[in-house]
Amino acid sequence: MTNKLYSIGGGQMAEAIIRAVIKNKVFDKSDITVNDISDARRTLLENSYGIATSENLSNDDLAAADIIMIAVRPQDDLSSIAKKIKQSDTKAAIVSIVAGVTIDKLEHLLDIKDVALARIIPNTLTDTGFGYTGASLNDHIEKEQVDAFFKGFGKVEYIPEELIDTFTGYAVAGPNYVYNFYKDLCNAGVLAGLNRELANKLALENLKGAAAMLEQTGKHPSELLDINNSAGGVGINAQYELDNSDFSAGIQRAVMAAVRTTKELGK
Ligand SMILES: NC(=O)C1=CN([C@@H]2O[C@H](COP(=O)(O)OP(=O)(O)OC[C@H]3O[C@@H](n4cnc5c(N)ncnc54)[C@H](OP(=O)(O)O)[C@@H]3O)[C@@H](O)[C@H]2O)C=CC1
Ligand SMILES: O=C(O)[C@@H]1CCC=N1
Repeated sequence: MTNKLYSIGGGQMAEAIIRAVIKNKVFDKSDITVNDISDARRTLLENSYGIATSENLSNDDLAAADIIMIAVRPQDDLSSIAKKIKQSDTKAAIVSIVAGVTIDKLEHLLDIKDVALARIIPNTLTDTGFGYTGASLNDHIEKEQVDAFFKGFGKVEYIPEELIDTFTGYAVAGPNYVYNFYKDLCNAGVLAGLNRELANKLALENLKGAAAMLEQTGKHPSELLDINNSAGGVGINAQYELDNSDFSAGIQRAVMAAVRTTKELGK
């Protein structure tokens, strides 16, 4: 890809995306510029990736960009950013990664006729090649304008916009649920007397192996549990305690809270 990427906001998520697209050769570092109000972030990005940065939104950079990524937080000054994009006469496709903020709101803020716009929610597993980005496109953008960019930092699922908040709370926050499960499982091993290193190693192996079993067999987890839980045995006794706990509802409440928060952040 010989296009130019201009990111407004150079925080954690923008950095993860930029690191991946450079590594996967979707953009050359010389074709990426980041605008960020934080001196510390600009210095870090310049030193770590050899990309250009700017403190102020530059007309020239906006006009030269093929893709402008809006990567600030929902509570940051989106309307000033949108105003400067409008004033720049850019022809770029605009990609917003801002959680919760709708295409309708972005179109309204940008106020550019027939603006090519994608609202995405990137995953946080960009360094691994795993993890889906959820993407919704407005009526004025072609998938080809952004598809290679999105695939440069993982997998992409194009979804109707009404699903994107759910996608955010369930799939993009998804690794957080798994990290929590892993942490608690490791602690259980330590509680039972294993040293930390061994407990962590065994839990990680089981996490990867169980994921591979689900993928390779295509079986429902209940079928795999039936195989593992012998009559009156170890597994079924552990199962009884899990079934008797808040385990399932706790996970489901956490996902619902994440979806709810995504919707509230965008208002
Ligand atoms: N982190 C994640 O896991 C995910 C994040 N997202 C979305 O990505 C977006 C960014 O999140 P994240 O990277 O974590 O946040 P960060 O706080 O790490 O990054 C935001 C950056 O933007 C800078 N900034 C704020 N206002 C402006 C402005 N007007 N012009 C230029 N730069 C500005 C901030 O500077 P300063 O700190 O000085 O204000 C900061 O460096 C959010 O909208 C979030 O919803 C989406 C998916 C996953
Ligand atoms: O919590 C956050 O801000 C990000 C957005 C989606 C998931 N994590």
